[in-house]
Amino acid sequence: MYQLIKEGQTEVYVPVDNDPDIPSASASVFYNPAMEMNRDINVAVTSVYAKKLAERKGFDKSQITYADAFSASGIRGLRVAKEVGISVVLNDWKEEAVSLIQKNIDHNNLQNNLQNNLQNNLQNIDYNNCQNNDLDHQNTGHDNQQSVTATCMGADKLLHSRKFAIVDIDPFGTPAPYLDSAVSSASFFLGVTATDTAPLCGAHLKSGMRKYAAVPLNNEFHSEMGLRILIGTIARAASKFDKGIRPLFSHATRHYVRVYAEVLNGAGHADKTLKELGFLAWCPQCRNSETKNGLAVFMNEECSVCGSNRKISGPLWLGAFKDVDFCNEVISEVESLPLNKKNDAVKLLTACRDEADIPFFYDQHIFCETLKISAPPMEPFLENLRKAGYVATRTHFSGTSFKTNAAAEVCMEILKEQ
Ligand SMILES: C[S@@+](CC[C@H](N)C(=O)[O-])C[C@H]1O[C@@H](n2cnc3c(N)ncnc32)[C@H](O)[C@@H]1O
Ligand SMILES: [Zn+2]
Repeated sequence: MYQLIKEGQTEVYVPVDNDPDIPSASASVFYNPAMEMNRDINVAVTSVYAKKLAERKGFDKSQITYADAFSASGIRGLRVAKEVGISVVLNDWKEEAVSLIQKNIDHNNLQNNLQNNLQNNLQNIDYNNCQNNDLDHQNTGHDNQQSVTATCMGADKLLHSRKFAIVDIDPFGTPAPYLDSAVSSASFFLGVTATDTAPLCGAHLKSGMRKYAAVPLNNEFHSEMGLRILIGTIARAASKFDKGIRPLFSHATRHYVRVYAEVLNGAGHADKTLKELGFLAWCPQCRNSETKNGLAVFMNEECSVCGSNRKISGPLWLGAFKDVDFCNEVISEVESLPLNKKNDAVKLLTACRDEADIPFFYDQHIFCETLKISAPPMEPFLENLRKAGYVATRTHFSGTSFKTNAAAEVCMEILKEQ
């Protein structure tokens, strides 16, 4: 039994067995309405990036290929096909999902004009010749004609077999096992979702260490920790293929983390990207922290401010996780599109754009608890930090968090004077 739902300009059949309150991996075909804003933003991000890429490379938009490697009902990739107009491969390893995807392709009049059979063609691919192709036009985007195709195979098989301009991975839980194939396949751009926030954020420490080969820290800024651990892992995966990454927009929202990054080809870019990785030493007593770039660093365990034992975490991404100009373009795109979650999307994008590129945030309430004072309004407090000569902004992570280059003691002094 299916019901027809509409997101953006795209109608899609989803199973009625999906309980909107309990999105379940065991549903016959997965659909989570709570991810609509994520998909709205994905449409806008992809649209902005595809326009830039088409202009830069002299491509017709239909020549830009997009892999929705974990497609389920197809909603994510179908929205990209219909609302952005680029060529899309929708893949899921579950046959039931692929039948539904096919039904949804037909419903949206996105039938594949080329009548190609990707699965047969895959067997003929010369892997060695694929390796350095900038943009591989296998089976999609011929003759300036948009192509929308459904395939049924493991995501790794699809992504190791061919290159796409844009690769999107949206698996259940952790994306870690698929990062190698995703970055090796992506010629220009990568979108990654992670819903395993407990391992990423240090709540399930050992699982986080196994999945991400990094040590996360579970404290008040665990959401930013998760985001930076994930970007760091993507960067290390990319470097294996002599690729670098440049995050253009990333966010941690409720139960998931999402990263959009440009993929930069070449060992030089990979080396430069690795320089953005490093470690954090954080003092749970006075809440000061220190970061050090590099993959082999020494950090003193003793806090130089209060002498307590610091906690060390990493390797993680210490660089910027968004680009202000790109965020501005995506905000304009979101505003111009008929999207149900437009207001939430603009709010998130704006908060992310305006957040200082400083790892990591402080939580105002924790300082206030220590000082035994009630929390003052955030804006005047940040203004006082700025008047004292520091950078100070809100963050997208939570309403009580802020970013500044001021030491913890300085923040406390200013809070006491409020
Ligand atoms: C979280 S759902 C995808 C949701 C979808 N992108 C959306 O926005 O609605 C994950 C999907 O990936 C499929 N899947 C899980 N592991 C896979 C694998 N290794 N290869 C291909 N598909 C896989 C599942 O069958 C499921 O349909
Ligand atoms: Zn300390």
